[in-house]
Amino acid sequence: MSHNGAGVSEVTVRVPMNIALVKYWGKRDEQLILPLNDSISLTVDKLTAETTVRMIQAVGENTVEINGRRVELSSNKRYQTVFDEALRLQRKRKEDLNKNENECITHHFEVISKTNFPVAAGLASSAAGFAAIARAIQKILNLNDTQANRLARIGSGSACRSMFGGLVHWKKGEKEDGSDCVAVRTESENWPDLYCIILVFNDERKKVGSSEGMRRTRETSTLLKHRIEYVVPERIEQVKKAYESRNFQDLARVIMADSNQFHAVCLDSIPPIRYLNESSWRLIELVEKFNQQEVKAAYTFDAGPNACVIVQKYDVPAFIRTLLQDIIIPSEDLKSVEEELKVSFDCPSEINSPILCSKLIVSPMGGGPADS
Ligand SMILES: Nc1ncnc2c1ncn2[C@@H]1O[C@H](COP(=O)(O)OP(=O)(O)OP(=O)(O)O)[C@@H](O)[C@H]1O
Ligand SMILES: C[C@@](O)(CCOP(=O)(O)OP(=O)(O)O)CC(=O)O
Repeated sequence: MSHNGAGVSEVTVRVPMNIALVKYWGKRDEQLILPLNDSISLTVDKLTAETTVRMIQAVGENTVEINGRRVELSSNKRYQTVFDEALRLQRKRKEDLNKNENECITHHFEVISKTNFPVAAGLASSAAGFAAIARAIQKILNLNDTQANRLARIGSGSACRSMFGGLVHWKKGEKEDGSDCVAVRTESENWPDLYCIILVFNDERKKVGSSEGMRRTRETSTLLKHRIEYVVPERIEQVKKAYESRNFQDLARVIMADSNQFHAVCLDSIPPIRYLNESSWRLIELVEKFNQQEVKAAYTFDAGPNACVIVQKYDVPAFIRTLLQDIIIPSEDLKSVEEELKVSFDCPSEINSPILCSKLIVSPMGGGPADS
């Protein structure tokens, strides 16, 4: 961390996104971002937000810049909530230390973040982004992990899971003030052989954002109630057990089942929410084929069509080879052929389309944040 004489503290951190193996979907409190169910995740170490936070002791405007673009803070209140909470924690600490500073010191924040993956495409950019802000503020203000967790969570729920490496369990908690709603690193040693292959099929902003989608599901889905009560608690335990005992097959089965159920509750909402597209389904079929003899890969999808396939390190080349058999036609070319068929031949596009993938990333998992 650097300080300068003019009351500026500055920290830069690099924090990875995370992928839930058992998904968070639905809030019991929208303001505090308290979830309806526990979730469990691993970080995707190559997809990161590198963020510099400056806390400046002067009157001024808070600013956030992501990938060179200024964020309009009036249309996204979550940053302000995070900054206000940070200042509240700072005041509290001073009170606890009995520092009765009579003068009212004002501060503001400047955030500059760079991500190496598309923002708002269902690739958990908000998770990496808010976790990075929280982590940097934690270092500036010397906060404990619970306080930093809360900061990340009120920015974006899933962000609190990006604060650690290893297998991370976000507990929904019971209390109304959210004090028992925290993400913790489980006791299991990290499993460094787990890799993920991210396939970006569409990097446009999703039509139904997570907040709106969760609200709709909570208000209308009957399947969600069943999921929260009877399915998730058992799956959390199954994931922990499979991870601890390095049982890939058991782990993979739970991951796929939970991704499927998450998308099923989205479809069970009114109006229904559809995040998967044709390419996502082709990928699911491909993984099923790859797993025919033995379960060696697990797909999982967040709130978008892009896939995350988890495999063990030694299966990465075989899985990529299988993928390449299907990724033949670049998406632009396929689109124009389909269009040509429709327009020139009045023939609806019946192409047995290969997987259309604009980006393929292979990444180790579970490494957690890095401070610089
Ligand atoms: N690096 C970053 N730093 C700070 N905020 C970020 C960063 N990247 C993304 N965000 C915030 O997150 C928002 C995108 O969040 P959103 O929940 O819509 O998408 P997502 O995180 O890709 O998907 P999901 O949360 O459903 O997995 C952006 O509009 C921006 O406000
Ligand atoms: C499908 C998910 O990725 C949903 C993530 O939702 P967010 O954490 O983005 O939602 P907010 O709390 O409203 O910011 C599943 C998951 O990551 O567990």
